[in-house]
Amino acid sequence: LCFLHFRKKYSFWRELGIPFVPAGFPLGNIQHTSHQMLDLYKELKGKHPIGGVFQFTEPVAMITDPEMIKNVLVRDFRHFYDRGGYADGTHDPLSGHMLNSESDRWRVLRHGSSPIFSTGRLRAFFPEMLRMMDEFRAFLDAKLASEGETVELKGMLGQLTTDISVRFLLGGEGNNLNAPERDLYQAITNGAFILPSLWKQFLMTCYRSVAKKLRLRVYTRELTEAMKHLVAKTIDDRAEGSANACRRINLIDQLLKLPGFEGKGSLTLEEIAGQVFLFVGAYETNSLTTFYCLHELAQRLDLQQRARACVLEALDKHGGITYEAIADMPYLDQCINETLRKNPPSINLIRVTTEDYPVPDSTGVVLPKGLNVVIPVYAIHYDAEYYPDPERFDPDRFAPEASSNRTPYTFLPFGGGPKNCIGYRQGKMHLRTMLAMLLCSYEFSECPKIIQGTRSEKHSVLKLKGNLWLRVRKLHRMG
Ligand code: HEM
Repeated sequence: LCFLHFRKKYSFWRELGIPFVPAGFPLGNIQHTSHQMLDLYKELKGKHPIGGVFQFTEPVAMITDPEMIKNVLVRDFRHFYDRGGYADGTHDPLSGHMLNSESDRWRVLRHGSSPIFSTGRLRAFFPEMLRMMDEFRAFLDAKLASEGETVELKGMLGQLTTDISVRFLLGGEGNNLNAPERDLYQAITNGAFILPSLWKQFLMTCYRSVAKKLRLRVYTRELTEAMKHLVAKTIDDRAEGSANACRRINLIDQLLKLPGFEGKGSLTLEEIAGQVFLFVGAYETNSLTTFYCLHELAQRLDLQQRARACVLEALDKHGGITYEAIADMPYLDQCINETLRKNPPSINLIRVTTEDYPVPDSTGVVLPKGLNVVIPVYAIHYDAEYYPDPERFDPDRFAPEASSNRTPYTFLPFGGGPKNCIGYRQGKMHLRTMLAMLLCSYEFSECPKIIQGTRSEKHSVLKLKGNLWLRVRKLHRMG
């Protein structure tokens, strides 16, 4: 019976008449490695807008055609409303965050968190961001003076972005470069987007009800308790009269205003902890992108000089580092985009069909409700049809004319449609500020000690194992 059951599952795509890559029991052919996704994409592209693959024994529709990507993300969004992530808010509260939330729950959380990223709030935070960057430069100067020019940058940038996230999202005042809570934030960034063990993934993907009965968890009890403690402490600190109160509206204030689910008056401490966990964890993407960009520019000093000249020109035009100057650095933006093309933190976008979906322009193919859908972002970013010589770092691919000539929906680092990255604008603004202030104070070059970090296989988004070093030379400060 088992044999027949799995044979039936693996014949799904054949029966639907969609080209597919055959898979073996029990792993299927999707794993979370970028190169594997690239191989599957190359095998399926051009045969049909959709190709069939398998995650373990579950069929997954891989979208290979940009027009079809637009349909999934935007035009027919109501058919692809969810991501189908595994969540068990009762026994594993951190898993109930927005990325895994479905239907109305997602809508309420998304709508409720959006004001945090308003233009007014980004502007109001800008002077604080500049202060933090000044502290960071002083920290880096001291390190250069005491330890020499070869610097392990990954860890330092990670601490900086965690610091920014805590201040921006929670209104905290600490300096994470030296803070006592450093271990907690380290645990959050390590724990965010972690993949459970293979057998748990198998049950969570293919036999959800069994996984729920077994009360399988993705996140440890210790991390859950630490997150709850952090949220409770932030709420207490903000209680009227508290000496530590910080008056800037923060993510927790916003979440406390939301109506609760399942008849409760407001969100529970666990539910708020889950959201805070996701938001703080998502911040690491900023430090990795900053590092990658500096790493690419360290190998091409001519491009680095051009990026620095663009920063200095904007500072000159706007009378120093202002919000307007940061928004007016086109070549720096091109460098950021090219970095995100080569290193998209999310190698795939995930959706699930929430209703039967008749595939447009196909001969009666209907994707059934509940089918997993993957958009292979990394593979598309390395498709030579859209990005010739894809391994080359070339920011001019994002010059205005080149961008407008490119096929739409082939650059997707922040996802797309109503479920795109909620931190998109703020992420971009913080990336520009960090890079602009670093480039006008330091020159970055390669050093023999550099270890090209390998991608962590334990996480579903880009995380690197190992230390990452660059040579940093202090310049006469220009901004
Ligand atoms: C370089 C920076 C970043 C990149 C490349 C990035 C990328 C992404 C991607 C690809 C998605 C999935 C979108 C989709 O499914 O269509 C996403 C979702 C999300 N991101 Fe980001 N992100 C970044 C920074 C941030 C930051 C700084 C935050 C928080 C402050 C954040 C919070 C979120 C949240 C909460 C979601 C879920 C949105 C939803 O379900 O509605 N991201 N991000």
